[in-house]
Amino acid sequence: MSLLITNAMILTMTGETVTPIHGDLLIEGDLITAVGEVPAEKKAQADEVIDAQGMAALPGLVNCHNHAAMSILRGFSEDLRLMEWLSQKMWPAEARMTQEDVYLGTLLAAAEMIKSGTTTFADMYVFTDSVAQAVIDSGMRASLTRGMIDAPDGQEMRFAEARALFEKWNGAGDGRISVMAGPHGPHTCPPAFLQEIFKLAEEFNAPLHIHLAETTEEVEIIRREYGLTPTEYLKEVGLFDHHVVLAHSVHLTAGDIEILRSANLRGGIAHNPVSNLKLGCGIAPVTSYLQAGLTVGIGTDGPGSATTLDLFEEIKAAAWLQKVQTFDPTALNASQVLHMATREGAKVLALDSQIGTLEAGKKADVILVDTHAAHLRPHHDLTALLAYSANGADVHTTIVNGEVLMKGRKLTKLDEQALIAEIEERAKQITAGI
Ligand SMILES: CSC[C@H]1O[C@@H](n2cnc3c(O)ncnc32)[C@H](O)[C@@H]1O
Ligand SMILES: [Zn+2]
Repeated sequence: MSLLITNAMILTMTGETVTPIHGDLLIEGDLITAVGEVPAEKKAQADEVIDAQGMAALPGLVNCHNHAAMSILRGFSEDLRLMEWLSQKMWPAEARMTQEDVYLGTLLAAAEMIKSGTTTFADMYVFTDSVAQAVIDSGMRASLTRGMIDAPDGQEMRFAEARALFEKWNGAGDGRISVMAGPHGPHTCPPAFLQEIFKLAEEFNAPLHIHLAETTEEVEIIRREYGLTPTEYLKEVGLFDHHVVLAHSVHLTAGDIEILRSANLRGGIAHNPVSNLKLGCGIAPVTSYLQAGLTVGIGTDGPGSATTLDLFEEIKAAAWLQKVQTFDPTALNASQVLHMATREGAKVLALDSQIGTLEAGKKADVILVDTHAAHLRPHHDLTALLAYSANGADVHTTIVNGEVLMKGRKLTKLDEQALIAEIEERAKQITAGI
């Protein structure tokens, strides 16, 4: 099957800065095969044509940190500190969630992500068979982890599930699913437990995904326990010898940044600006990370702490926060922040050989953003409009691996209304009395 997109304003996201080009894009099977100019005979043979007049074509957005199934808990508990929110609300509610709840919650999150232009997400959760099945059924691309928290009971079961995720799902869905090892965080993973997880990652030659220095409370817990910063602690146990996704990384010292720089860190930071704002965690020093040569992508965190899974909201928040933190409106410009949400995010997830840019040979993960609306006119600077003025509802078409998952804002594989109805019922039962 081939799909021709014509008359688009194409942002390939390949260069240092973003320079839109006007032209066509050809998808054959799951690959992009031509960008800008498409040979006339190929155009004539296309099975399907989308006229993208007035639309911007971008690589699908990459959400570098999520707990997607928590969509079922959205809005259930608000305005609490992270530790309280987790231990008194989220964890008791999660203890009631079934495999089916995780499947439905992940599907609902997938519907929201597809509708707002995200094509790939990195997830950390439990009941990972259900998460993976939802990824298969939604058509999205995902990097999955079984979140690992040290606890007295059930350790064998957790490791068995993490192993099964690798064995059963790595590469599934025509390569749409990749798997990482997922230690939850420095304060929930003591050294011996982390070492066991590293062994698993090494066995499958896989990256790791972990929360890091999200709150000052976490920094204080690790200082009391080990006399180290969370980053120093993770260095001591050997985490930075691996490709790693460091979610949050809000409270890193200059010394911590130097540790990551001198480790020639493979992977990078998953910055979650809206979750950090809402939970009152602080502002991650993204500008310093970029100056140190670190790779930074963008995530939402779970829909329990993120307000929505719309990465366009995160793109704006990321830019605003750096500008206000540094008192410098040139900090984190539109081109940089759009790169973070696409190409750089793909690097953080070790998926940059497949996705993140629009180039012949890359997997066909493409979004079309309709720029006809009043808030996206006139077109003085398309890059700035997309970074600062667009939102998820402007996404017209979402394509993953060459398959159209949304066209004209209609989902092609998921029944959004049926999902919502089912989730409403389950959400009430899960949260009753907590
Ligand atoms: C064991 S699976 C992952 C685990 O993480 C919890 N979680 C959700 N949001 C956050 C956050 O912002 N920081 C740390 N942990 C978080 C989620 O509830 C799952 O239990
Ligand atoms: Zn998280």
